Amino acid sequence: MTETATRSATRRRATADEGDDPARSAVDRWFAFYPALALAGLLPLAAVTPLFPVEVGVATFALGTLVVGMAHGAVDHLVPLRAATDVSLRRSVAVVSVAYAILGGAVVAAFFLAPVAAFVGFIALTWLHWGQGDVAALTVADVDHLPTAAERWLSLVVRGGLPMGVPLVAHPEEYRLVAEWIVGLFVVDAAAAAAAVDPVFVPETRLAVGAFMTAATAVSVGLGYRRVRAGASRRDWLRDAGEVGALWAWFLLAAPVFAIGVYFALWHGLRHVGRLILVDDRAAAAVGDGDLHGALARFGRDAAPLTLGGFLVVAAVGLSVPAGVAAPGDLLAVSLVAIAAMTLPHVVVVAWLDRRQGVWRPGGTG
Ligand SMILES: CC1=C(/C=C/C(C)=C/C=C/C(C)=C/C=C/C=C(C)/C=C/C=C(C)/C=C/C2=C(C)CCCC2(C)C)C(C)(C)CCC1
Ligand SMILES: [Fe+2]
Repeated sequence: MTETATRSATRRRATADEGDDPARSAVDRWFAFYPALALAGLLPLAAVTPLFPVEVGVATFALGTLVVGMAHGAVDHLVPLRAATDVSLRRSVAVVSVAYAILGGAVVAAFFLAPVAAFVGFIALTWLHWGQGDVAALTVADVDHLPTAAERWLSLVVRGGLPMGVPLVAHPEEYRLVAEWIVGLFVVDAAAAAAAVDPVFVPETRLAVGAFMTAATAVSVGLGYRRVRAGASRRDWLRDAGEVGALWAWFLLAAPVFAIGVYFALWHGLRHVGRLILVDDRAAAAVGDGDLHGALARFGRDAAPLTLGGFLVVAAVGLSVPAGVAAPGDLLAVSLVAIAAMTLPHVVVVAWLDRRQGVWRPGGTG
C-alpha cells in the first residue's frame, strides 16, 4: 500500500468510527424513510393509473431514469476506490470498466440469441438486485430483527419479489405488453414475439408467483415478530413490515410501468445513492452535518459523466436492434435492454460492496 493510500485508509477508518452515526441516520431518513412515506402518500394516485394509457407510465419511467435511475449506477467505477483501502483510482476505473464491457456485452448478446430466456433472466436478476438493495438499506437503518444471513436472504426474496412478482399477478396484460415489446426488438414478427412469451403468463405461473410471495411475506414478517418477542426493536420491525405492506399495495394497485418507473427512482435509486454518499468521506461528513445539498452536489458531480455514458449505452442498443425503434414502447424496451446490460456488472459491484460492508454477515452493519 502506498503512503497516500495508508493515510487515506486511516482517515476513512477514523471517519467511519467517529462521524458516521449522524451521517447514517440522516441518510436513512432522507434516502429511505421519507421516500417510503412519499410512495405511501402516492398510493391514491397509483390506484387510478390503470385507467391511464401506458404512455403515461413510459413517460414516468423515462423521467425517473433521467433524474435518478441512471445516475445510481454511474459511480460504480469509484466504488472500489472508496470502499476499499488499497485500490487506486486507475485500478478502480479499469476493473469496473472491463467488468461492464464483458458482462454488459454478454447480456446484449443473450438478448440477440435467446430473447425470451434473456428477458426471464433479467426479471430474475432484478428480483435479486432490488432485494439486495433493500437488505443493504435495512442494514444502514441498523435494524436488529434480521440477525442471521438466512433471515436477510428471505427479506431479499420478499423485497425483490414485490416489484417483479406482484405486477405479474395483478396486472398481467401490461406486464405482457412490455415483455412483447422487449422480445419484439429481436423477433421482428410480432405474432411470434407474442407467442414466445406465452409460458410466462399462463395462470399457473401467476398463481404460483402469488402464492409464493404471500407465503414468503408471511414467514418473513412472522420471523421478524419472533425476534421482537425475543427483544429486537419493535419500531424497526414495524417499519420493515410497513414498507413491505406499502410495496404490496403499490404494486397491486398501480399500472406496472408507472409503478416500476416510480419505484426505480424514488425507492431503489435513492436508497443506493444514500449508500454511495456514505462511502464518500466528504459527502458523508456533509450529510452528517445537515448539508444534504452539499452531499447531493458531490454525488451529482461524480455521477454526471457516466450518467451520460449510460444514455450512450441506451443509444447504442437502440441503433443495434434489428426491429428498429418506432414507438414509445420500443424506447422503453430499448432502455430496459440497455439497463439489463448495465445491471449485471452493477450487481457485481454492489455485491462486492455488500461483502466489504458485511451486509450478509450476521451481526454486520452495512
Ligand atoms: C460505471 C460505468 C458506466 C456507467 C454505468 C451506469 C450508468 C450504470 C447504470 C446502471 C443502472 C441504471 C442499473 C439499473 C438497474 C435497473 C433495473 C434492474 C431495472 C429493471 C426493470 C425491470 C426489470 C422492469 C420491467 C417491467 C416493467 C418496466 C413494466 C412491467 C413489466 C416489467 C416487470 C417487465 C459505463 C457503462 C458508462 C462505462 C463503464 C463504467
Ligand atoms: Fe441498483
